[in-house]
Amino acid sequence: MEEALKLPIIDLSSPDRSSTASTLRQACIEYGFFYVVNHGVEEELTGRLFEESKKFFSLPLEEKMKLFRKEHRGYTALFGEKLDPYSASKGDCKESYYIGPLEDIYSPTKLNQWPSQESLPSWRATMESFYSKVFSAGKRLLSLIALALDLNEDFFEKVGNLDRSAAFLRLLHYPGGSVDSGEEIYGASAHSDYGMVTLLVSDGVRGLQVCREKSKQPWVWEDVPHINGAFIVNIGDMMERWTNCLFRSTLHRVMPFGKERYSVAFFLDPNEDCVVECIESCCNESSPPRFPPIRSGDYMKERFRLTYGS
Ligand SMILES: O=C(O)CCC(=O)C(=O)O
Ligand SMILES: [Fe+2]
Repeated sequence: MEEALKLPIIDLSSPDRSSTASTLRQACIEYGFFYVVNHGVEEELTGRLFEESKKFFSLPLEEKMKLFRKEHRGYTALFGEKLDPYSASKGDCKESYYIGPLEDIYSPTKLNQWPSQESLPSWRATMESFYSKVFSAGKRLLSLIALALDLNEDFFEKVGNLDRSAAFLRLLHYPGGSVDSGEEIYGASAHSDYGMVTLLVSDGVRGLQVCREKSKQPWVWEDVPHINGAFIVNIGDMMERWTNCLFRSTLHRVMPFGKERYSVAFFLDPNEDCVVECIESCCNESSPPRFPPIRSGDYMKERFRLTYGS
C-alpha cells in the first residue's frame, strides 16, 4: 500500500524561533522527515544546479569514468552501489557524483574531482556556490535542532567543528525506462542516512518513499510528495544516536516509476574528530544512553565499508 504523506513544514526564517523549534522537535520525534521552506537558497541557483547535473550525467560513460570516485569524491556508475546490503538486487539503479568539503580539510590526497573547464565551463562554480548556500541553510537548521533539544543554539556548530565539517553534496540521476523486467530493481534501496541531517532537492519526479515503522512487518511505504522550492530534510543515524533514539532516522528508498529523475542530497556531517555521545537532555536514570560514545569519522568509515565493501 502506498499513500501520500503530509509531513510538517519548518519555516527557517520564522521570527518565532521557539515555536518553530517545538514544531521541529515533534517532526523529528514522529517522522524524522520534514520540509524546510524559506531556507535562503534561491530557486534560480537550484535551477542551475539541476541543469549542470544533467549536463554531467549526459556525458559519455567513458568521460564520466575518468572522474571515477576516489576517497568518496567523484563519479559512481549505475549499479555501483547498494544502499541496502541485504537486498537481492544487483545494485541500485542510479548514478551519482560526490563533492566533498570545498576546502582541503584533511589531506592533499582528499581533493574534489571536477569535470574539465572545456567540457563544462560553469560546473564547478555552480556546485561550489550551491554547496556553500545549502551549508548555510543546514547550519541555521542545526541551530534550531539544538534549540529543540534544549541546547545552546551553537551546540552542533561547536561540537561538530562545522568550519571543518565533512559535509558532502551528492548529485543523483535515476535513469527511468522500463520497470517490469521481473527483477528486483530500486533507484535507491531501503536505507537510513548515516550522518546528522540530509537536505534534499529533487526535480519533482515521483520516487522517494519512507517507511515510518521499520520494526513492523510488512513494511508500509508512503510517497513523499514534492513541494516546489522546499527542501526535504531527514534525520540521520548519527543524530539518532546523539539523541538516544528520541529523534528518528527513518528508513527510505527511491522507487523507479518509469520516469527519469534527478535529485541532489546534501549530507551535513560533523568533523571526523567529533565525538558523538548521548545528549544530556535525551537520557536519564530510566532511559540511560543506548550507545557508547563514538568518533564520527570511525562511525562513517564503517557505514561506508558496508555499503561499498571498501
Ligand atoms: O534521491 C532521493 O530522493 C533520495 C536519495 C537518498 O536517499 C540518498 O542518497 O541517501
Ligand atoms: Fe538517503
